[in-house]
Formats: sequence, C-alpha cells, structure tokens
Amino acid sequence: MTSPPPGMVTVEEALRIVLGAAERLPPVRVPLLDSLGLVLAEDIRASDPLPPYRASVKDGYAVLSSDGPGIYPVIAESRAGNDGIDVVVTPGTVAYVTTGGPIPDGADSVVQIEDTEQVVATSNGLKNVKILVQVPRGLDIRDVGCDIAKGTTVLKSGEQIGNPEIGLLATVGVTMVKVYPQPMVGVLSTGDELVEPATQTLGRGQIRDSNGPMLLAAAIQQHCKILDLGIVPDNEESLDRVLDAAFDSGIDILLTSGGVSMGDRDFVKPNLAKRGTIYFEKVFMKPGKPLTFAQITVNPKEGEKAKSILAFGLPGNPVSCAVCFHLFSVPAIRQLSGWSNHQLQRVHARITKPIKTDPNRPEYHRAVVRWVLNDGSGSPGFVAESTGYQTSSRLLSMKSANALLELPKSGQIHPSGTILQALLISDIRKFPLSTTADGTSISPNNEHAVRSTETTSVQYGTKSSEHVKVAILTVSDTVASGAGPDRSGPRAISVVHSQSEKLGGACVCSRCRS
Ligand SMILES: Nc1nc2c(c(=O)[nH]1)N[C@H]1C(S)=C(S)[C@@H](COP(=O)(O)OP(=O)(O)OC[C@H]3O[C@@H](n4cnc5c(N)ncnc54)[C@H](O)[C@@H]3O)O[C@H]1N2
Ligand code: MOO
Repeated sequence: MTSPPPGMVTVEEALRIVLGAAERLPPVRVPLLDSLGLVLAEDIRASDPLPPYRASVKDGYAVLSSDGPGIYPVIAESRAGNDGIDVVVTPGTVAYVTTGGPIPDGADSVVQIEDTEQVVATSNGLKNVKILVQVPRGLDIRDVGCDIAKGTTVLKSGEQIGNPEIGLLATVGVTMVKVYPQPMVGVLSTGDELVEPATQTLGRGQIRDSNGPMLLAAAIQQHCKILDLGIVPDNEESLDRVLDAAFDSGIDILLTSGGVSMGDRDFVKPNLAKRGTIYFEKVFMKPGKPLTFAQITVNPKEGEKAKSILAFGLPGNPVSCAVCFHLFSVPAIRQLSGWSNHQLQRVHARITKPIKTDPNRPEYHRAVVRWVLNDGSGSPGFVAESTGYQTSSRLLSMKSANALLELPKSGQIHPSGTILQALLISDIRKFPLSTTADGTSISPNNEHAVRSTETTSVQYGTKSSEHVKVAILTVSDTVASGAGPDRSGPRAISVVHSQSEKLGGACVCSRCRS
C-alpha cells in the first residue's frame, strides 16, 4: 500500500482510529416493535415449548393408527383452546381436529380430510366418518416442543432484530427487549452561502443546503435518532453557540459539513480542537480528503457519567460528504449500536465500461452494482456501472449508487471487464436480476458492447486458466479512410499489455479498424 503524504492518514488507519474511539452504548429496554433494526443485548430463551401441546398439522380426524380404514363415530371436535380437553380417543373412535388444534389424548395420528368421506348420521346420534387410508403412527402431529424445545436459546445477544426476530420474541413472550440503543446523531451544515431548501429565489452566491437533509436521511436509514441543528454561517460565535447547544442535548455523534479545508473562514476544526481531541484532519482518499475526526468529552451533569461524542467534520462538497459518511460514520454508528461486524460488505464486480483512476489518491468511484446471469464471462456475477462524471460537487454521481468501487491510485485506465472490489453502501436488492447490466449481453460480439467501449472490447477467457485474448477494434471514418492516424488503437494495446497480469495474462490477439 502506498504511504500517504505527510499530515494525511490512509483510509484503513482512519477507520481504525474511528472504531477505536467508538464504544457500544449502554443497553436499554424498549417495547417489542421499537426493537426492529436494533441489536439485541441479551440471550433470549424459550420459557415454554412450542407447540405447548400436541397440535394437528392438518384439518382432519385424530385417530388411532392401528384402527385402519373403516367407519368411525366422531366423539369430539378439537379446534383450539380447551376443545377436546377431557376427551380420550379410544380404539374405534375418532375426533375432528383443525390445523393447529390440540390432539385429544389417545390419538396418535391425523387423517387429512381429503382421505375421508362424510357418512350420513346414524342412530347413535353421533356424526360418523369413513377413514379411507391406513396412516402411519405420528402422521401430521406436531409434538410438544418440536418447533422450539423449552429452554432453547432462540436469539443471542449481538443478533440484529428483523421481522422474524420480532416474531420469535413475541412467541417466547418478550415484550420489553434489551437492546443497544439507536445513537442520536446531530447534523449541522456550515457555510455563509447556504440557505434553507425552501428558499425559492436564490440570491447571488447562495445555494440550498443539500448536505443537511441528505445526512439526516442517511442517519435515519442507519436507524439513528436525529437532531437537526440547521445551518450556521461561517462565523466563530454562531458555530460556538450551536455546538454548545448540540453537545448539551445528548447527541452521541456530531456530523458537520463544510468548513474543514483551507479557507480563512473554515472554523469547524479549531472549534473541535478547542473542545476535544482531533485524531486526524486529512485522509488519503478521493473524494473526502479534508475529513476531520475528533472526540469530545462533555462534562457530566449532576448524577450522570461523562459522555463521549464522536465528531465528524465532513467536507462540504456533497459527494465527499456522502462518501465519508458511508466509509467512516456508518461503521461508527454500527459499533455504537452494538453490531459485531461494522464493516461495509465487499463484492467483486466487473466494470461495464473503462474507468480511469486518479494518479494521486485512492478513489471511491460511485457505481451501481447488480447481479446478472452473464457478467461477460459466460457465468453469473456482479457487474458495476459507473454513475458517470465523478467530481465531488456533482451529487448526481451519488444518485442510485449502491457501491463505491475501490480504485487504488495509478492514473491508469481499467478496461471494461476488469474485476474490481466494490463496497456496498445500500441495499442491492432494489436492482433486479437481469441478463446483464443493461438487460442485454455484454459479450464482445454484441453491438452494444462495441459501442459502449468505443474502440475496445474485451473477451474474457472461458476458463480462469486460459489466457485472456483481447481484440481491439478502432471505429473511425478518419482512420478507415486513411485521412488520419489511429491513436486510440495503439493506446488500447499498451493499456492491455501494461495491465496484462491483472487481466489474467491478457494479450491482444487481433486489431482491426472500420
Ligand atoms: N486550498 C485548498 N482548497 C481546498 C482543498 C485543499 O486541499 N486546499 N481541498 C478541497 C477539497 S478536496 C474539498 S472536498 C473541499 C472541502 O471544503 P470544505 O469542507 O471546507 O467545504 P466548503 O468550502 O465549505 O464547501 C465546499 C463546497 O461544498 C459546498 N457545500 C458546502 N456545504 C454544503 C451544503 N450543506 N449543501 C450543499 N453544498 C454545500 C460549498 O458551497 C462548496 O462549493 O475543499 C477544497 N478546497
Ligand atoms: O476530497 Mo475533495 O472531497 O476531492 O472533493
């Protein structure tokens, strides 16, 4: 890994520092439904077996299997609760049961309705039924505790609570759940140029605050409680006043945006430095270089413990702000919330178009990752499509992005089809399965693939052991007519050869022009 320039930390080091400062919040008890999305802070055991009684799996008749086919009187109907409680199914009798209903004593099997026939009432006054089949002992009966035995640990401390877990908690009778609480996140936008989103007409030099609402929404998506601290202008006194109130209000995390680079009115860092410890103030990454991280200890109120607050001075550029939130604030939120694995998930994905890397900083390139049946290699896999122009002021490059492609600094071009690591930043399930990223095939024979990559299309080997053969096609009227030189073809060849090892031994096997 390349060392960062002086004064900067690597992304890995920055994350290590953040997680070192982030401690789990003390557990609390919350009502059942409020625990959704939170992390359990205790083991949960079943105090009763499930089912607590022998229950029928089918609508049908509880029988003695040894009786076999024949006509039998129906001595009881057991649907739920105390139905059939004092009834004993003796040889030569049956009881009607519904799905989930208690099996009366004596019966050892259930014959489903489909394997019976109603018999016209007889002189004994009881309904009679004709059993048509021989059933084995135990058929269609759930024994006591067959789903959950008494004393089983159904959930473990540290597990995340989703809807099935809510159901399990309800099943075992837990209505107040011990969980790690949601952190309270305060969000503050800084900058003289900022006005409220509701502002209809912008004055000269004004822009609407997008970072504030975006970060509040992002914190909500991470199951946090939020405190909207609004906008402060670039002036020391206003910032001081708002931060005094913020630190007094019980927040666990402070997210500011703007005012952390080199401007003469960038007051966030000095303010945080005055209140606590700044751990780093520049990260070797793009976007997000001026990210600042500090820990502030707030003096305790009477009878309370001193409180530690994690403060992220996020860069003002909206994309830098969002990327830093995902890479650093999300793992911190997860750690405070009791997650045992705070890391963002990583997948390998093939890029659908060439991507140029930054020559100076490792880059986090926004992309849409989806699972396709043919990722270009003939097999299923993830493909990644760039969200386009990546400048850090262009929030449209975050739109729909569910992944950040990790691009080490090199200044080189990754050709279409290169496999890259992608950090997932949102749920990829909303991108449905398709044949390929664009619903077509991205094989080199496909017209779209040739157009999308302009002059280069990559053919992936069918077996990983095979060398990858690359055909390069320059499409240009000028070149084809001989009116000008082919510049892109030779450049593409040199890229393929310089990246040959990374591309599984790729070599150019043919080159043509049209
Ligand atoms: N001399 C240098 N200048 C800059 C450097 C540097 O190293 N040396 N770093 C650049 C980088 S990289 C970034 S990123 C930005 C970050 O600057 P700040 O965090 O101080 O942010 P501001 O200057 O306040 O704003 C930057 C940009 O973002 C817009 N912005 C700010 N807040 C919001 C908001 N809430 N909603 C929407 N847009 C916002 C602001 O108008 C600016 O355009 O610094 C570079 N400069
Ligand atoms: O690092 Mo800044 O975030 O490039 O734009």
